[in-house]
Amino acid sequence: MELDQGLLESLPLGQRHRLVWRMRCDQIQAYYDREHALQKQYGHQPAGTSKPQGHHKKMVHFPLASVIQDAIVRHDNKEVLRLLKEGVDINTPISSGGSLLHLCARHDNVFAAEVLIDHGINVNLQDDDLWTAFHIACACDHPDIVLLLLLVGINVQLQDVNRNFPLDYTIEGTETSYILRKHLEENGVDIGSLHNMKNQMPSTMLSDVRQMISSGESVNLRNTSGITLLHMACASGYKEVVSLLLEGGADPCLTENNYWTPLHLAAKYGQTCIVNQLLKYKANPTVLNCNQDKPSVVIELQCSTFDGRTPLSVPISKWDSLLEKVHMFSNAAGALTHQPPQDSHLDGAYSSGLGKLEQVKLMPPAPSDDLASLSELTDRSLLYEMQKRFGNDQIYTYIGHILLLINPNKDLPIYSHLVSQLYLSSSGRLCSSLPPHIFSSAERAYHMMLQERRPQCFIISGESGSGKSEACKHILKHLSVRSCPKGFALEPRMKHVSRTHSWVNTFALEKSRVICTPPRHQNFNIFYLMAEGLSAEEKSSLCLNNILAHRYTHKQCLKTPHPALPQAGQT
Ligand SMILES: Nc1ncnc2c1ncn2[C@@H]1O[C@H](COP(=O)(O)OP(=O)(O)OP(=O)(O)O)[C@@H](O)[C@H]1O
Repeated sequence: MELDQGLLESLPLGQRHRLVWRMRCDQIQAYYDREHALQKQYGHQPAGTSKPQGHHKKMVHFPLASVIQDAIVRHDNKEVLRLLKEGVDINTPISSGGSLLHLCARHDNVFAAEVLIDHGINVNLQDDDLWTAFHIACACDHPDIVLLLLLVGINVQLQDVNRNFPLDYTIEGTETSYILRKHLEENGVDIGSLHNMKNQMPSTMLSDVRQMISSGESVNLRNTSGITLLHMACASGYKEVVSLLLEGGADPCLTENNYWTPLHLAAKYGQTCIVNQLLKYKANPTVLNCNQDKPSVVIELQCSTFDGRTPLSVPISKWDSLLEKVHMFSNAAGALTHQPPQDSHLDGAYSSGLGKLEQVKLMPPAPSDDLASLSELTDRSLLYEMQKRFGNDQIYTYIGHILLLINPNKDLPIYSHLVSQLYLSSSGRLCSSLPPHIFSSAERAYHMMLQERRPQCFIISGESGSGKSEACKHILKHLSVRSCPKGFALEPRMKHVSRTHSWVNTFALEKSRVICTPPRHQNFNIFYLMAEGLSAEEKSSLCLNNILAHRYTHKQCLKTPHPALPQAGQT
């Protein structure tokens, strides 16, 4: 998989990590395939490599601690169980300083969370930003994890680095918020008293600083990390303490050991009033921290909105991850103006239109992406999952290698050139970091064609109006991108694709369908659309004054009106 560097850089950090991770997997796979082919060809180790004695296969070994993290993210719960049996340490820390439970909360892996809790994982462990797994489950709105953690007695009153309680991260009106508020109510926790608790720390610090100043102590003392009281008060948003320190002679330009000034920290944690206070006291806005960022750059990051709301103070380390949860990537547009525009018609796929922004909104991967992996497989559970997914615009779902589509009957921003590029893969295997998509099936067919060296066929089934023709278009659209991933020089190939497209249409518009409609199915959409849309004169000129009275259109006794024509049954 190749991605344009500009495009890559324009994506949020989390998304970037995933893509880079995927590219790395592809590289490893390509390396493995090459080795395999060489071995097959020569029947021995490739030239220049000597086989270590006693070893038959070259294997790349990853630490089990990393493998279990990967298994949790992929919801590969069998693998989680196997690794735990092999003795993986459940207290393995993850990169944020959190635990495997934090990872489960982030990726909504309830099963793994339950298993880890059974194995005795510390449910109240706080990561580098003092977030518990419960903070994460609340911020990501994962009600099942929230419920599980409440049942095992999580401490709901732990505050993170910004003194926020998990409740502060829930969105009012969501199931998570309801569950947590109900729990607090049933346990006699007054939400007002939680807010009072939030204010306790600044008042304690305020009185300590007052005492220091009155006893003549320096307010510029640093700890071993070079952090001053002003750094702490700025990061925490203690406005009154910051004022007192500045009035008491605190130096706003002192840097801690990583060259962060109090101004950087105020910016990082979104403390806008404190930024103003510091600037009045001549804080230097041009100092670079260890990441070579000025405070203004840090504040730009902070000023973006999270899920359309003005954010609470969310540590930057959580920021990308949360943003990613909401939109896998949304503002990639800046770097994408050189890409062909999104369109729903094949014929326009290589029209110019440069400068048009690509709007993309893919849902993050979820456990229900593959119904075959659900623990309970009944009609009821399947329909429930499908309905839930449809409500979230997750119109595609896998059942193993079969792709299910529910026609959304509205345009979704999931078919752009960029999305097609994301689904390009060097192996054709389903990518666990991307949600189910028709592009993924197209990609798989392409690779099967290469592997098996024979034509592949898609069986697209569904009743009239269910979206078969659209699905064909999307498949061809992806194959056209596949033919030239960079999005130019498409024209000659598109001619070929268009020819194929007409063939597909010929097949899909098989004439026998007009007279042999399967029982309880309706005829072609177009008849019903004509019935609704043609003027009286047009109908009369076509001798179709009452289209629905014709045998081909009226013989089906359907209980539900045709989706393309809500009133069809009554006409
Ligand atoms: N993936 C989709 N996204 C948005 N709208 C869709 C999608 N698929 C189908 N539709 C909508 O549903 C309408 C009917 O879809 P389509 O023509 O593909 O159905 P069909 O199964 O081929 O029907 P028929 O068998 O009658 O030809 C389309 O015109 C489009 O408006």
